[in-house]
Amino acid sequence: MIRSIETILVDVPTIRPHKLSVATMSTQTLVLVRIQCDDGVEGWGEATTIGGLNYGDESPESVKVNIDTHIAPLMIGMDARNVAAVMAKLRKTIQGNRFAKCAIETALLDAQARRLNIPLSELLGGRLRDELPVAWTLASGDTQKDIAEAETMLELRRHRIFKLKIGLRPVADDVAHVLAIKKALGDAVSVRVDVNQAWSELEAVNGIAALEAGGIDLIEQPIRAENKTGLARLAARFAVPMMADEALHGPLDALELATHAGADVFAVKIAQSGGLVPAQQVGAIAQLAGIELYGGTMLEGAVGTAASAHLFSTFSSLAFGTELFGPLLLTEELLVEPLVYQDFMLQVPNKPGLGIDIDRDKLALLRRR
Ligand SMILES: O=C(O)C[C@H]1C=CC(=O)O1
Ligand SMILES: [Mn+2]
Repeated sequence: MIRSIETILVDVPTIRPHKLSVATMSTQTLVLVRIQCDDGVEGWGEATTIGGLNYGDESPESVKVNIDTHIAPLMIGMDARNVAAVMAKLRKTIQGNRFAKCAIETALLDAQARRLNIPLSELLGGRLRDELPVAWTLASGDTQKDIAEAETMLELRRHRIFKLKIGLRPVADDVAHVLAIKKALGDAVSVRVDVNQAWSELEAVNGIAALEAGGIDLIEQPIRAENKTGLARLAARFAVPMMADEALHGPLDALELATHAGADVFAVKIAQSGGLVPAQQVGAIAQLAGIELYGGTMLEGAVGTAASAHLFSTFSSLAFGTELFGPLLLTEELLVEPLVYQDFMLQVPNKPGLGIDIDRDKLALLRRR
């Protein structure tokens, strides 16, 4: 039986300012959900977002209030072992709130997998890989700093895929910034861009032509999410792949994009999708439609990152790797044993449930009061 649901906000400074076209982050607010069951098992989930309401339509505070006030009371007393029944009830009675639903579903699945003594990946059909390639995002806002940072990551053998955040400056300046980094890093590394919807379709045509000519490997959400036909036009026009991110809020968007050849690659995010199960459906739709997959992040901490890793380990193909580096952007470690990043890969935890243990003392110290 589900006994209690607690939503915890944790403000953690980032290792450097992280500049996106929609926000500059110097702190990340982790939104953690803890579900306790009367058989003594507990599960953890995460509903972290980026930049308050700058990125998505749920803020850390709104997630907490909505879970505490409207979602938790529906769940108390339900059978914790029947995750599908709990989620069916929430999906029927609660509109929207994809991040909150993701955190709840993750916590229930974590608890159930612990109960069954299996890694969460095995509850999702089973893993096909034990480690995932991890991109790093260069977003200091300064070309030379970004190059130095990338070189450090290559030396550490931590990342060899780099995603550049652009869209804040004029298109020509952004293109010059990206191509300078690509030139400095050479052909052995993959350089990609994420415009976070900042360009008009015309700006995108010009910008992407130059980026494609300069050897950039992937263009993420260049134009407004609502302009799905525009993204389809760009995908048809250019050889460099177009990836849908903000345009992809779960299985129905995936179906629409797949039906209209709206993207070459999907950035699958568990919170944007509304949970691990709908995110798995997004993956299945992509696979059936011949669309490639990339494992995305909302810059979650270890809980959301581990949950995402379990899901992405089950995808039959993951052609563009992942960007599950969220915990590495934070100045504080919240796990007893950190996630393992080595040889350009994140190791998918293989202990029961999410396979991680929260450092309770650290959490007590850092949580918002
Ligand atoms: O993909 C996004 O738009 C959000 C996020 C992922 C990596 C990063 O630096 O920001
Ligand atoms: Mn993105």
